[in-house]
Amino acid sequence: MDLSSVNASPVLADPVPINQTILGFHSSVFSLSSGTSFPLLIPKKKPGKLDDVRSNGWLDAMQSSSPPRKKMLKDVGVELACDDSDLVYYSWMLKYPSALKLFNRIINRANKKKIVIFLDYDGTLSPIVDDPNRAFMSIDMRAAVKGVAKYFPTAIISGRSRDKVYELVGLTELFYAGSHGMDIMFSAEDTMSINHTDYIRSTDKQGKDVNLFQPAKDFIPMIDEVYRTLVEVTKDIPGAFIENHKFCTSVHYRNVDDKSWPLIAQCVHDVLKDYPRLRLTHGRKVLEVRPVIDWDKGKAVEFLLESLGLSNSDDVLPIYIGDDRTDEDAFKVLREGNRGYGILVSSVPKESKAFLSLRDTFEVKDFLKSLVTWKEMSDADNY
Ligand SMILES: O=P(O)(O)OC[C@H]1O[C@H](O[C@H]2O[C@H](CO)[C@@H](O)[C@H](O)[C@H]2O)[C@H](O)[C@@H](O)[C@@H]1O
Repeated sequence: MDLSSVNASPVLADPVPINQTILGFHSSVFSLSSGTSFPLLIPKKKPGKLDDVRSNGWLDAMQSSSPPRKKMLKDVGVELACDDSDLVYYSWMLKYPSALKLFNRIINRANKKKIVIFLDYDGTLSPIVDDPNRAFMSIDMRAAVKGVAKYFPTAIISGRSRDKVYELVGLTELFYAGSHGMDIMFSAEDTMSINHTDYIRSTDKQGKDVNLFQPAKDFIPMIDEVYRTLVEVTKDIPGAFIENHKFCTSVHYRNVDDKSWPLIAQCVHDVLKDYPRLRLTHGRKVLEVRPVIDWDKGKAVEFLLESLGLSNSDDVLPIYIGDDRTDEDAFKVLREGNRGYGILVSSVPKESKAFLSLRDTFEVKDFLKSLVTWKEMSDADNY
């Protein structure tokens, strides 16, 4: 990785002069509520007419974030009988073979290389559930992750806040990147002395010296303001749930009646209209609001490899496992750099930049356990 690109600020040009806005909102559109230490700014405007979100493709993207099976099949151009879903899945696997089936090929390629593991959280380590606060990993999965971390550098890269994903995983031996890689923490002793100006020295919950990399730290007040505005404008939509991840915020519509999807999309659209420095990405029944900066999970993978002195592609085999659209940025980095393996977790056929696939979190756990067994056996052979 070219370190000059790491040192350069990932913040893209600001298209709107800052003096025209209050933290991104035009000053003319607010009423200030009293009684809070940080004024809650609520747009006076009425919600739009739902035309915006139809014409800008948000609604299509929301529907395809969990598409009906027939639509899935059409997307990948499979012409088999639509009710024969297994057959269709196996045809899709010709393009994205199972990482379990190709396990021997993976470890042959790993021969003498240092394996580095990158893991997404939701849908990869924990199954997708209705309540984001109850997305727990199984005891077996935690043991499998702990096992790989014993032998290989292992990082979790999640859309959730770093604190939240640490709370859910609960393992101290990992590296954590929260907010889609916009909040990276690792211990000071693990960091190579690279010429990076943006580290913040801090201490973790155990009082250990750590380095933090937070390329979107200037956006914290803006994200907090947008989070509170989104809570306010969606409060009458049953099932809507907003999460604040510090550097980005999520608008969940999994539990919202699909008749109200246009309404929730329009509410988010109306808020974001006044924040040109924020953008929207789509996840699994979630709208993700994040800063317009040139940073994503792919950049976080490159940054972690570089910071840990593991960017030499001849000696290192990165493996990234993830299930969501935001993981595609990481798959792309590995594919384009002809490095390691991107592994997509999916039980339905979908296009991806990954090379391999696993069907669900159970297969992820089996794959991680296989890596541990292989490592222990090869260490025993070399003893
Ligand atoms: O990058 P990730 O770790 O995969 O985080 C992406 C989003 O994950 C969570 O939402 C998803 O999982 C929830 C629990 O299973 C599910 O209810 C929701 O529909 C999914 O989108 C998390 O709550 C989001 O904030 C993350 O952006």
